[in-house]
Amino acid sequence: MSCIVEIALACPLRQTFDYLSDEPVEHWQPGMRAVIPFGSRQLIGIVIAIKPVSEISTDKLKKIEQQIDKQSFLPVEIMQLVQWVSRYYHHPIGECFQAALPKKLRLGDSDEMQTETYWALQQIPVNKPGKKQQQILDLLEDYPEGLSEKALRVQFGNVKSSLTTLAQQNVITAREHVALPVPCLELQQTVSLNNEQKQSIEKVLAEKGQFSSFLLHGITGSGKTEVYIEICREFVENQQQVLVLIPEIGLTTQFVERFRHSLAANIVVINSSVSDADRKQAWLLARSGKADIIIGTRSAVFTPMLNPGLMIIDEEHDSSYKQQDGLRYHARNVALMRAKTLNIPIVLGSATPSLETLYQVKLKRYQLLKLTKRAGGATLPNVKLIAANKTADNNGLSSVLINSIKKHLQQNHQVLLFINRRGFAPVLMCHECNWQANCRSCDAKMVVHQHQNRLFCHHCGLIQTLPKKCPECGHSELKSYGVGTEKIEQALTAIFNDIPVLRIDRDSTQRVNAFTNMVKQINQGQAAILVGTQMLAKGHDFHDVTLVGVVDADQALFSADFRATEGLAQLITQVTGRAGRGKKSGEVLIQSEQPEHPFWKNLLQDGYEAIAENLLKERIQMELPPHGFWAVWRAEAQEADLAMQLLQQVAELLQQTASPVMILGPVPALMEKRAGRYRAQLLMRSADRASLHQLIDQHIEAVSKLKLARKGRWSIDIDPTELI
Ligand SMILES: Nc1ncnc2c1ncn2[C@@H]1O[C@H](COP(=O)(O)OP(=O)(O)OP(=O)(O)O)[C@@H](O)[C@H]1O
Ligand SMILES: [Zn+2]
Repeated sequence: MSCIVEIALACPLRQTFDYLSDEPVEHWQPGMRAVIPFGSRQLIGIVIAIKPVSEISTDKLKKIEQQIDKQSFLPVEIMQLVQWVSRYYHHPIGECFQAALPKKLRLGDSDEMQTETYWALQQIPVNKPGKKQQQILDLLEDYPEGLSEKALRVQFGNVKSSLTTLAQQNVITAREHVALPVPCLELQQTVSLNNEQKQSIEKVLAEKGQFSSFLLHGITGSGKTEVYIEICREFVENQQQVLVLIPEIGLTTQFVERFRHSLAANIVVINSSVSDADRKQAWLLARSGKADIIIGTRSAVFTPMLNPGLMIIDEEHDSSYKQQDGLRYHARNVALMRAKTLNIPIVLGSATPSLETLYQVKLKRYQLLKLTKRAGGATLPNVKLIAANKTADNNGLSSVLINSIKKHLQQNHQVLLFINRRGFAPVLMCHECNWQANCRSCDAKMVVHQHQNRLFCHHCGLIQTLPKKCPECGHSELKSYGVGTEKIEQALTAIFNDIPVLRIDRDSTQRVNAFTNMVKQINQGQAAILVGTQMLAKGHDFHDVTLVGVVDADQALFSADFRATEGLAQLITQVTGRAGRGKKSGEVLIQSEQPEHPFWKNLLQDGYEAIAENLLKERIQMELPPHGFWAVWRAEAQEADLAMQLLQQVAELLQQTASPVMILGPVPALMEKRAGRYRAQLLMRSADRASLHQLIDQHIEAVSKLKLARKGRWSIDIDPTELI
């Protein structure tokens, strides 16, 4: 008996599709994958439901070509989560599944786990084994389940011939076993935790087995990672899995290594540096319950777990948790929703919590855990503001800063200079006619990249060769203004020519392992100068950095984005937190052209918490997020004004319904033209969540049918983190 199967497909239509199947009803389950014809293409879809009848007459339905999974593939919990995400973010269901699955599984790969040969002891050797053989045997004694050849190779190098010999003598035997991550064979001793750390751990563990959300607010270097590790230990011992989310930057290696060296557990990693095959295996290990700890970036929030026990979100304020295109979800929010459904605790950790999270603490929805001291006896660095003058200074470096760098290097310490712009200089100008290098596709300037002898647009990626003379008047004196990491690198290399200068930004870390190798070099602890962007500012634990310099810190103070001050306060606090984390005390110098700006006094005297408190009050007064519930319709089009006209029509549609939701705009985006498209947005604000979603639901279908909607692109962004 055939049946009707409702399927979600990766296509921008906000609907599911019915197909006919020759398989009997009982062979199908929601969450399985199937190959189906769609137009002239073949697609892979996810089964949403099995139905006795379809609204479409049976002779019009197409047949499923192939059932990929014979058993359940996506657990019910993930099915429900993705469906919730689709409803909440008003995003097509098929595309939501796309976001939730690793690439190989999305493309129809089998969901069998990879296996490997594992070796285990069989009997005591009769002949005296060779040295390497003995080492292998000694190690295998500690692993009655066996170890994979890969794990043995990591430890002893080439082991093939030793294994063959031992196997021939029946001393060891081989068996196929699911490929688990290579265990760490040399676990570190645990540190003795301080009282604040202990209390935080106890409070979280007290809520085991039920939903409860925590903010672990610990100043930089206070030992939050250690707290996560000790909490994880308890869950792992109880055979419960932990999902740990981390931001999308080069942090992973250091963070994962600390977990690996502290816990005898199967730890898998899901992020963009992991190969597709390993990602799939990690996902399957998590689904099967064999992975104890899953560490991953944003999309890892969708990883299925057989025995979920806890979720952790490190650096919860980090903007990379929010996807800014396609399915615009916020991994922190999805994780919170998931923890609630699973009825498990969730810990959000940060030295600079987002205003959203602080607001929830204020409303007593999250328990606050505080770490107020640096761990291991380290102290917070001494922070000083120095007045900088662009024209007088040496390539953006004031003499105070240079002298201080000298002093720290002489003591064989490391110096970290933070500048939030990659490239050489942000402006190229003609002295004669005032021509400036602008991007032809964006309302933005081209940035000079001297290493590559090119101009880059950081918004659309446009690349041009660096002109030798002015394209406008032909004059040959083109000058660059402002500073970027390359210029600082150049200036420092000239001054300190015997000291290595490591530039760490997106350009210098493109090659695989480039970043990891630089981190290794830094950890060797020789005198060095590190020049870098945000990549360097967050989360790292470099023990030999004693001076942090912030160059050109002011830009954000004059931004029209209402979140700019919050972002700046977080960034400065994070970057200053990189100094003096080890035994040596630290110092921070911040160069500002606006040292009188009240922001600095507020941040440096009163600290992040005070500034966050003020900002939150301001936001509440001005009715800005996190106060109230927000959504933004965004539109863009090649034709000027089209995006504005489209959103005007959307506004008119929305206004047809009597609703408490406020409609604001449309207005052109702050950078109106980007990548050749003109952009605009329309804001919605509501005192309650339900009215907001209702209004969107009522009209989204009609919006997608607007004529103009087909000419341009549009999207809806729930809980936007970028307004204007
Ligand atoms: N109880 C402790 N005793 C001694 N050392 C500790 C203790 N707890 C943590 N540490 C060490 O202190 C350093 C800082 O800890 P960690 O990196 O966990 O801080 P953090 O709070 O995550 O910092 P950030 O937010 O700045 O990234 C690490 O080198 C860590 O090993
Ligand atoms: Zn551009």
